[in-house]
Amino acid sequence: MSKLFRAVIMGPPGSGKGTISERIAHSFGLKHLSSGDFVRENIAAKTEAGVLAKTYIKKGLLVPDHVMTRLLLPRLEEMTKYSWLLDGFPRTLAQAEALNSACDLDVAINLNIPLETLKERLQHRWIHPPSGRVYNMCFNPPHVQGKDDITGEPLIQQEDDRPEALVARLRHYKDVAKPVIDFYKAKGILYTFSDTETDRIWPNISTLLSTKISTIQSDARCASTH
Ligand SMILES: Nc1ncnc2c1ncn2[C@@H]1O[C@H](COP(=O)(O)OP(=O)(O)OP(=O)(O)O)[C@@H](O)[C@H]1O
Ligand SMILES: Nc1nc2c(ncn2[C@H]2C[C@H](O)[C@@H](COP(=O)(O)OP(=O)(O)O)O2)c(=O)[nH]1
Repeated sequence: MSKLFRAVIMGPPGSGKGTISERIAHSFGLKHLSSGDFVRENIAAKTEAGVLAKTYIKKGLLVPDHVMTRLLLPRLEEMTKYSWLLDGFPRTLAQAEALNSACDLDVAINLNIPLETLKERLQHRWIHPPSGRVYNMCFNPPHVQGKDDITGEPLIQQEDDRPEALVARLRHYKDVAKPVIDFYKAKGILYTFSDTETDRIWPNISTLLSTKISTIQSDARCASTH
């Protein structure tokens, strides 16, 4: 049985986490776990964590660490038999330490994208809230403008994707992300990718994961033959 592969992907709003996570899940057969999707599911199900989370999201704030960790860690326990990529968690050092006590990670992917690029992308980002599917009028437009490709339901633009909201979000992101980046750098598993185009970053991420995943599988084969 080959060893499982676990990774997280981090980056500021609009950096391409969701876009790249879908490509990784498709190319490497990893489960794409999105903290945003888990939050939306809990809000829709009106769970205690969901009701609490909604009050923070409405103010454009991050959900408090203890709520987010309580919401997320049980979902990871359902995934003990799968290789996965976690998108959108951890976002703080407390979350990274909570995750570290629950499982070992093989890779932490960090997207370093210029502010102007983020602003440009988010101005054209449209989402289908029930599914979390993401579109961009310049990069991956829907077949029918304003409509989700799968359900035909209306797409919306997120309030806090507006340029004036973005600067504050990015400043907050930088403050809370740096300790997480340093945490994974100290563990020797941080890989940072800087560019303005996902299509240029993707081959480098794909090469890294191909190398890492085949190394893990060959180590597991060696271990099983000894
Ligand atoms: N790890 C987390 N810690 C705290 N809050 C979170 C976390 N993940 C998601 N959330 C909350 O859920 C909301 C929705 O998450 P989601 O990742 O879909 O949106 P987002 O943060 O706007 O993502 P993006 O980086 O694509 O802009 C976030 O705005 C945040 O309030
Ligand atoms: N123009 C352009 N747009 C891109 C590129 N990569 C992703 N996008 C789009 C998709 C989204 O509408 C938006 C942000 O991407 P995302 O995957 O939602 O980012 P994230 O917020 O999950 O980190 O930008 C890209 O390389 N070029």
